[in-house]
Amino acid sequence: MSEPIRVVVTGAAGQIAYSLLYMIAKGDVFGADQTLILHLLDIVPMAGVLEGVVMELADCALPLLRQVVPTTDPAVAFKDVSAAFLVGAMPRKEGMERKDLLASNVTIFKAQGEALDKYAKKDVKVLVVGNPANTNALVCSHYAPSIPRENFTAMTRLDQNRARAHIAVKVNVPVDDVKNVIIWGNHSATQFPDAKHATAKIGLVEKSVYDAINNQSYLEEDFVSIIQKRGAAVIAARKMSSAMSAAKAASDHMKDWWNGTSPGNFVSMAVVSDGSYGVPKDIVFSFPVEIKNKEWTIVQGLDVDEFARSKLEVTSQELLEEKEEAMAVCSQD
Ligand SMILES: NC(=O)c1ccc[n+]([C@@H]2O[C@H](COP(=O)([O-])OP(=O)(O)OC[C@H]3O[C@@H](n4cnc5c(N)ncnc54)[C@H](O)[C@@H]3O)[C@@H](O)[C@H]2O)c1
Ligand SMILES: O=C(O)CC[C@H](O)C(=O)O
Repeated sequence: MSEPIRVVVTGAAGQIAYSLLYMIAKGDVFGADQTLILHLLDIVPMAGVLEGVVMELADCALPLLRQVVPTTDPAVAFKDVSAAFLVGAMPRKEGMERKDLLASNVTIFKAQGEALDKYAKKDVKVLVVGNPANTNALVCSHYAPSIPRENFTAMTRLDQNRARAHIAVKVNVPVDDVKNVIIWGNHSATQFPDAKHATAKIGLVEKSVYDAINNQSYLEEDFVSIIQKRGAAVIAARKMSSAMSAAKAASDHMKDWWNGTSPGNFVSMAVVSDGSYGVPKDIVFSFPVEIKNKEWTIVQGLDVDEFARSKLEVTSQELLEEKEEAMAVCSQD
């Protein structure tokens, strides 16, 4: 067993954290040999609920979990952490526009960026889940200048998982036999779920998903729209936003960041754009990435046709607008 690492989960009294904490604490993310000290951050009115979560974690009797630190103080929460799951933020309710969240949530990520900058390890891996996730990650990185920008990511893994599961049903194979579906852009209804480079193992043969489905208009219209609107469909059905699947996606994202991707497989992560594929620089944009030695690199050289290019432009434009609005809110804060 290695020395324990410190991992913080914010919004620890909320619904995503309720599933995520268990996944982390039992070793799904950092491995079966990695002991953990979990820092749980929430706001003062939730301190009582947080105590209940601490009791339940203890009652799980998990061997890797060496200590739990519940707190409402960011200075305690972010102290010496190696990984940060930034979940705590207001979720969208039915009838609310995603943009309504921006003004209230970005200031949380400004404050947490400042706290990470002061207290976290300089190689901390930060995953932003709270919406608007891409722009919150950008804000967080902006206010943590002593931590490399590469260490700030936002979650589009839930969209990737949704897209992969959808295609697996369509071609009638287990989900594990579908790979390399890409989510480009924002974790919002402008995202571009792209199956052009995806393959599925059908029988014993690895086939292009486009060839297997053989219905271009389906893949460019219905599929794209279903994945773009899946979060809203869950809200309409549950009257609350996705939680179990969001926690699983957060666990998948950090697990791959920590352990790497296998050869020939890529995953989607929203990262600070370096201008790849003509995407504007300095927005947090979801790209296909490969990961080695805890460092991601954007997969280069994929064919982006005119249709895909137009989709990338729409989601880039939304992110540029969000960035402008977020920076204006933060400068008044
Ligand atoms: N990126 C994605 O794929 C994805 C998927 C699902 C949900 N989300 C987003 O994740 C966020 C959390 O969702 P949820 O369902 O867990 O919400 P929730 O309301 O159940 O929990 C949020 C928790 O965050 C806490 N919180 C609020 N401000 C905080 C702060 N400053 N510091 C620490 N904690 C704070 C709240 O008190 C609450 O306990 C929402 O913004 C939601 O839209 C993102
Ligand atoms: O607010 C939304 O549109 C959806 C919430 C969440 O981000 C999801 O994708 O399930």
